[in-house]
Amino acid sequence: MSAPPSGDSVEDGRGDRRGQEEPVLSVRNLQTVFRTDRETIRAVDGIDLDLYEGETVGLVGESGSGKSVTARSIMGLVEEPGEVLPESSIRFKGEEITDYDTAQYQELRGSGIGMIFQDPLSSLNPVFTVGNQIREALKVNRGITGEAAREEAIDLLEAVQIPDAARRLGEYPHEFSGGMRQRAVIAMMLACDPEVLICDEPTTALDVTIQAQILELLSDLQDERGLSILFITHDMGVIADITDRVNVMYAGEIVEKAPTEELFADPRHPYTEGLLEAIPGQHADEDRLRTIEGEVPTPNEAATHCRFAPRCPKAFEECEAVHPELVDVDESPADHTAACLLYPEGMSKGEAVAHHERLGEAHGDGNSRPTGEDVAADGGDSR
Ligand SMILES: Nc1ncnc2c1ncn2[C@@H]1O[C@H](COP(=O)(O)OP(=O)(O)OP(=O)(O)O)[C@@H](O)[C@H]1O
Ligand code: NI
Repeated sequence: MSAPPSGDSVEDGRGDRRGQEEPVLSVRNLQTVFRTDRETIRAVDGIDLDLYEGETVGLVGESGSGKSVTARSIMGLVEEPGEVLPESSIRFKGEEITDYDTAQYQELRGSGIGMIFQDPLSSLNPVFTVGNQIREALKVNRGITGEAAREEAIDLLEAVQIPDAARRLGEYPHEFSGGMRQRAVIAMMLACDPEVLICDEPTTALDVTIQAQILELLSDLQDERGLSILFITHDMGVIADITDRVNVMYAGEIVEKAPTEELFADPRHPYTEGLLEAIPGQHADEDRLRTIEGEVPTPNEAATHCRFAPRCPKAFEECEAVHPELVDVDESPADHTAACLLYPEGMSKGEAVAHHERLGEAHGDGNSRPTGEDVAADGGDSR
């Protein structure tokens, strides 16, 4: 969760983990669809993600790109008419979880993977006190009851820096401010002692100062507890502040992956370039916020082309006809990939297009996509 300017993601050896260490969370070819009478929406269309112990990985993209569906797929929270397709693989500490039943998912959410949403009230019950809810989480997930639970609950509120913890345990969620509510949710999540934390826009509804405090808190907790964090946001500024690596998502696909510092210094996908251009304050001389024109399309058919092409300032004819695969952007470094026909750099346009076509055929593009092993073998995930 270290800030990129003082970043230690490469120097401390995190950049060399590929092949040496198993990710705590590993997603391969995740496909989550919503079937309606009229169409099948491929909300998540074959993505790969790795999260290693103690790191913060960002998932960023505009509204509707599929970030929350990705999180809900991992947590086993996709509801009708949604479905995680059977080709998908999600492994937590090496174990496949996509075939878990309801009870197994409940246990996973109660101990292995915690999740924080944008609206803290969705995680809190209005009719019970905050202390009551934390004690319940301690009882159900860790078997702690009575005075021990009360003491642990106080410790947890103190850990999330809620002042006057003993007294506030007796208050109801509506008596907490927005920022304090999100802290209470974090405390409740910590009661489950998770290894992975998925944060879906946890600070979007908060004002800037409170947002910074919550991000700081998450960073501290990560250091203290060795948490691995998947952080979802549409805010590139937040990504810069807290992530070690970034995945950029567009219309159900991941279009660029890189260490955070590198992504900001040298973005390669035109979509990422557009997102960075749109950060407020990038263009002090302009009084209007730059955004990428147009909207994220609903991915309701197989990707046989680049879904960003209609909005892309660099699009050329083939972009409408060939599906770009994630490829290394250049020879070095190996952990920066983009799904764009402009890459790999060093190939002519024609060579690059042919390269993507070949990879697409190998992946059986358009219908089934690769299995985890295939993806790992050709560097589908960028570590
Ligand atoms: N219950 C549903 N039924 C049908 N389609 C859905 C459903 N939930 C999500 N989708 C589809 O999945 C797409 C991705 O949604 P998702 O919530 O993951 O986007 P997001 O990236 O989290 O956006 P935001 O930044 O607005 O939260 C939506 O545009 C929609 O087409
Ligand atoms: Ni979302």
